[in-house]
Amino acid sequence: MAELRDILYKVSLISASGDMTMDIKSVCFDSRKVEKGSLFVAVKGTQADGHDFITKAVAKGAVAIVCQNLPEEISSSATYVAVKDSAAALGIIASNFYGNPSSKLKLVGVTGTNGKTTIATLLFTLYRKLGYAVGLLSTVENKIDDDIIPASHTTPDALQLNELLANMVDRGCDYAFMEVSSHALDQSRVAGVNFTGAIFSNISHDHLDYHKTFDAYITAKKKLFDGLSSDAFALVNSDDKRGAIMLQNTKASKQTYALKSVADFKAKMISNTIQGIELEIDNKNVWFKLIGDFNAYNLMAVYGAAVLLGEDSEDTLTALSSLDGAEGRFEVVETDAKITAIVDYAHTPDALKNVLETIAEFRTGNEKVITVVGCGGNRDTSKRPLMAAIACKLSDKVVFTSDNPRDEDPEAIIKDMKEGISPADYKKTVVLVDREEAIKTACLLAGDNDIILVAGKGHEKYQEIKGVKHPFDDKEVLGRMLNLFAN
Ligand SMILES: CC(=O)N[C@H]1[C@@H](OP(=O)(O)OP(=O)(O)OC[C@H]2O[C@@H](n3ccc(=O)[nH]c3=O)[C@H](O)[C@@H]2O)O[C@H](CO)[C@@H](O)[C@@H]1O[C@H](C)C(=O)N[C@@H](C)C(=O)N[C@H](CCC(=O)O)C(=O)O
Ligand SMILES: Nc1ncnc2c1ncn2[C@@H]1O[C@H](COP(=O)(O)OP(=O)(O)OP(=O)(O)O)[C@@H](O)[C@H]1O
Ligand SMILES: N[C@H](CCC[C@H](N)C(=O)O)C(=O)O
Ligand SMILES: [Mg+2]
Repeated sequence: MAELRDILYKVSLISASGDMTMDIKSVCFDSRKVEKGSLFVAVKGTQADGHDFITKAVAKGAVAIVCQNLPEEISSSATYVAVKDSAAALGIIASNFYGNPSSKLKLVGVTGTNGKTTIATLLFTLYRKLGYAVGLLSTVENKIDDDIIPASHTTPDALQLNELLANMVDRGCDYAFMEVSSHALDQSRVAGVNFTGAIFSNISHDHLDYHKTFDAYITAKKKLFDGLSSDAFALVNSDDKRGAIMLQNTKASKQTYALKSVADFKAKMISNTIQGIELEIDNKNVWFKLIGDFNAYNLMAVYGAAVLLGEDSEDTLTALSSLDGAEGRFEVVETDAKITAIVDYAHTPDALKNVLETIAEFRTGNEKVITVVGCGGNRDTSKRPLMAAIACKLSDKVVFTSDNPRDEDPEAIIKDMKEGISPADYKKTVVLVDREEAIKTACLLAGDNDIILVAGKGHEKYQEIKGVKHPFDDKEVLGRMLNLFAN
């Protein structure tokens, strides 16, 4: 419970009418969740406009309304506040309502097309290992120390986010690490959040269904850096040409990491095997358990952030060297079969290319690489043919299947994918819409020493079909099939 005028602190108001000292019991941006004494923030969305639900919210007991356009029908029982941008106002309001938790933590946000979960999770496990109380907000799960709080989004909405951060503060966390998706930035879910630092991993093709143009996608990511304060750090991958764009207008201390270009935190790849990678960092050779070139970048982002947060460089590298990667990211599934089985969350063209190129580096050339891949429904359709082409180019056999079809027809998604295949590659491909059948087929096609990659769903434990999440786990199915055929 807090006074309305305190909750509105730092929100730039256009107009306000009514009592500003009343107590607010809860803040909502969904009229269906309004209760007596709520403040309702009307936000324009992709499907609906919260302004259409103001009357409903007041009828359900909302005592204050924050909106961009005042409604024609004004009730004497509520205070009406007009703002320029209600999504941004919601972020600041949520932060005020929960006692500005982000300013009581050292909070680092990670953005980029690929690598956010890996970097945020590695930072979390590193800081746990170094002995701190830590919070994590990620695609896979949210965590406060060892307690898991399920995650529905990569970045929660402003209210859930600030509530989670407040719980971290209450539990005595010193640090928190979070993924900041481009959707979250565009929708101002992190408005009002105080970041100690921000990391940019890379940018490549994804989410053009939502952002429409690549420029708009870059601009959304840049918002994270534009909002940093002068005492924060902005750490970017300078091997990605958009790293410099992220730093263009930031007030924060500009920091870079890289493998190829000049950077504040620089590594050189010494060896890269299926057991792990060896990097030369600050004239020392360090071994890591993570696999693939791209993980060298993720590790350098984590190392750079830890040093910028004040950790000792050697202690950091020693602790990092013992860490495993995030669940479902280049995860090798152990089975009785003489087959290398890998589950990976690659669901963008760039990620799929990286994973298959990493596999190509380990293979002798005598074994087959069999890839099982699909694309998500209700998501960027333009990545479908690109992912199919990459899968065919870098594999000996490709089984096309369903990912999360959501509201789309899985056959239509596969048809879109197949547009990307050259006639010569057609003979490499098989289609099995049922994902379990597809994985089974890959296992039947594989002989000793072959490599199977099941891409796209990583840690996910479900398959989303027409609004229903059916239990499904790539690792479990792959392990079960391979053991079945091996025995
Ligand atoms: C496309 C998208 O991002 N949508 C998010 C957005 O919903 P929306 O804009 O569609 O909302 P809407 O249905 O149009 O409603 C507009 C407003 O009217 C209100 N409303 C609506 C109906 C009603 O009866 N009463 C009412 O008040 C709604 O509460 C809302 O405030 O805001 C909602 C609340 O924060 C999110 O839950 C929702 O995420 C949807 C479910 C989603 O699937 N999002 C994905 C794409 C996403 O955000 N992904 C990123 C990760 C991407 C990556 O991998 O990089 C993530 O951060 O998870
Ligand atoms: N630094 C990187 N550069 C390119 N590809 C990467 C990188 N790190 C991971 N990947 C690939 O991208 C996949 C997704 O990685 P991760 O989950 O860490 O990214 P993310 O940014 O959190 O993705 P999402 O936006 O879906 O949450 C991995 O399974 C791997 O295939
Ligand atoms: N955070 C990403 C995850 C995609 C995972 C993939 N399995 C799919 O469903 O497309 C998204 O919501 O677009
Ligand atoms: Mg993620």
